[in-house]
Amino acid sequence: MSDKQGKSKFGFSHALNGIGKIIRTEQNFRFHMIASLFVIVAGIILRLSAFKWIFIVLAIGLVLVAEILNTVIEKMVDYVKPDIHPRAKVIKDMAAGAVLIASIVSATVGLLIFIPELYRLFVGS
Ligand SMILES: Nc1ncnc2c1ncn2[C@@H]1O[C@H](COP(=O)(O)OP(=O)(O)OP(=O)(O)O)[C@@H](O)[C@H]1O
Repeated sequence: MSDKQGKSKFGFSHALNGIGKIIRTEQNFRFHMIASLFVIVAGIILRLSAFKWIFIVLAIGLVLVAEILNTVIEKMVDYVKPDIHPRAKVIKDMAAGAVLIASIVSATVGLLIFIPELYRLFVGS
């Protein structure tokens, strides 16, 4: 009972602890965060419309969530099966595949939004 109360009361801080731990320990996640920051700054400079921001925010969220879930799966596999095993490899490869797809989708969204914006800026509409 006290566990449940603790969870509902401090669930948010547990989540922030988890995100903090991932930022400190996962280089890939830090890379995605920095890339996201560049995209946000570029979007502000280019004064993207609210409609385009929706896609940018969703694309950034997709990659960050995929990266977190990939890390969680890696950690779980290492915890349950610390030794080398073909099944561990398949599970980790699948999780990495999810990040790859999320990254490709996100990069495509970014290109579809930023290429016309840059064209408009340098070449004119
Ligand atoms: N226990 C294991 N058994 C077999 N193959 C593994 C095992 N652990 C990792 N691998 C292989 O090595 C690859 C990399 O796994 P690893 O856990 O090092 O993740 P990573 O991609 O380096 O991510 P990170 O840099 O976040 O640790 C996996 O995709 C898998 O092919």
